[in-house]
Amino acid sequence: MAPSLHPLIDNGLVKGQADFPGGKLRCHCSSNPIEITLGSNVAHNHACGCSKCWKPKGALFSVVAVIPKDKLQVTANGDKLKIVDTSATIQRYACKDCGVHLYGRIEKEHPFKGLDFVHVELSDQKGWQEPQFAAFVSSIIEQGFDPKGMDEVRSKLRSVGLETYDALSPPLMDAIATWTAQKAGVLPA
Ligand SMILES: N[C@@H](CCC(=O)N[C@@H](CSCO)C(=O)NCC(=O)O)C(=O)O
Ligand SMILES: [Zn+2]
Ligand SMILES: [Zn+2]
Repeated sequence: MAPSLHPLIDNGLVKGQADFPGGKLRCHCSSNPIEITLGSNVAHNHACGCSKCWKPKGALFSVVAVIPKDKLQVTANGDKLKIVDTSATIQRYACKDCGVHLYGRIEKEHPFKGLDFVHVELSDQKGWQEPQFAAFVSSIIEQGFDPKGMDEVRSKLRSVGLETYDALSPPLMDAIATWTAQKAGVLPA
């Protein structure tokens, strides 16, 4: 049986609504779940194969998107949040009881500072932007996936309409490179 890429991908993508106003995300705790309220839809939603993004049990990929940090509020049980790895660029806040990551925030100087990283599958509402591409696909090998299975994984991703990359998508990589060039003074700010 083919491995599960992610529950939001395995059976084809469900398109989101352009005018979706946002909603609530909750961790997996059956009592006192942490609740996050998002004040808009998300952007740049993508499958991510990296080792740091939270994945549901049995999935090879995470599905992770961004939202401006001023659109995100912790609205219940925030005392259960703890930072997974304080040395990472993205400070991922996880539930210390169930392990789910509620949001990731960048505090250091970075082109994506001001954007928070979130997982829309933690919401029971429909209409969130669907995944747009697959990032860090080769990184699943670093977590023990057999490299011989990569053609099948990339074919499956493409069959549901997700282009596959081994970094972020070209527009996001271009945005990072532009920021870096401006910092270095080799492009006008
Ligand atoms: N091969 C590494 C890649 C990790 C990585 O660079 N991940 C990206 C994408 S996360 C969401 O798109 C990243 O920006 N990481 C910064 C951070 O995680 O703090 C691996 O698999 O670990
Ligand atoms: Zn929890
Ligand atoms: Zn990732």
